[in-house]
Amino acid sequence: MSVSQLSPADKAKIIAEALPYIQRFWDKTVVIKYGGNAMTDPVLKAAFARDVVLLKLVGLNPVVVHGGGPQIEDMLKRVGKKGEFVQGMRVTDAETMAVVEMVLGGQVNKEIVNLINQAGGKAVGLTGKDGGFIRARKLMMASKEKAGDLIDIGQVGDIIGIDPSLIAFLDSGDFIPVIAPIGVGEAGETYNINADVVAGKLAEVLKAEKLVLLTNTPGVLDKNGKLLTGLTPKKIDELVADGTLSGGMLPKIGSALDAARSGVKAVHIIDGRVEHALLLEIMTDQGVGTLIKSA
Ligand SMILES: Nc1ncnc2c1ncn2[C@@H]1O[C@H](COP(=O)(O)OP(=O)(O)O)[C@@H](O)[C@H]1O
Ligand SMILES: CC(=O)N[C@@H](CCC(=O)OP(=O)(O)O)C(=O)O
Repeated sequence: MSVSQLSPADKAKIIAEALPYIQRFWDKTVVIKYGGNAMTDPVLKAAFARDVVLLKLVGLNPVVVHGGGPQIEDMLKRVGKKGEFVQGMRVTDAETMAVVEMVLGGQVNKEIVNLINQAGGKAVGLTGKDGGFIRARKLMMASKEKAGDLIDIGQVGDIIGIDPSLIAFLDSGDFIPVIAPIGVGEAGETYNINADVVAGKLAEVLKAEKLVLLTNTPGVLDKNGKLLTGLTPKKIDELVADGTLSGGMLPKIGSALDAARSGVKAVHIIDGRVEHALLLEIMTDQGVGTLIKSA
């Protein structure tokens, strides 16, 4: 049944159901990670932007962090390069960094800003270079094959600190921050940071009530492709060890767990391909996906 087929009384009931959620989340920060894989369909993108505006209008402080892995991949292909990943992180040489900054900080960021503004919000696009608010240093990745070995994956950033004041300033106005996962080093150098890592750290620093990671799967799946609705640290360790979690899910789950352990009350990985997934998760008891528990 579509919404237009509902009786006026049923429509009113659905809207009234949101009241306890609006009361609970009023003036609370919700960090939303919008994954590059979830932002493919124009109808879904417009619905996402409307959801973000609605959350802002009913009194929450939504903060959007976006990815753009597939969009970077498309651009790399056009310049004759192929992306390479180590444990879910893109190997980033200087040429790749230039493409990443252009695609994330320019194309993808401004598209989301524009969509939110079209839906009636006031979005402001930022990278970590703005106000120097995401400080990073070069990440050296621990090898899985040889304990103690470190792998150099180029200009990939490890977050040193996030200054929450710029975001708080935007929140306190009517603005909705839209953040591209790019950090800045001490000497002004540019770092590519996985968007899940930025979202997790930001949720922690902003003392967010919720972190919602929108991706292109129903949530975390087990070996048979069945949805795991709740995950403890012990279960996550098992899933990593037996290879059930791989690729982009590795930094995602690591960041989700770090955020949950650092006091973010609810961390969810949900299916961004479901229309209005964000509203369903935050404003109803129909929350779908995987909840990450801290213990
Ligand atoms: N156990 C798992 N459950 C769900 N997805 C998984 C799992 N292991 C690996 N993945 C992969 O992780 C991907 C999501 O991460 P990623 O590609 O980085 O997307 P996003 O753009 O949302 O960050 C899924 O599309 C899937 O291919
Ligand atoms: C270091 C690293 O891997 N950076 C990511 C940043 C974008 C991202 O995280 O995009 P998704 O959320 O769509 O995967 C990259 O270059 O692809």
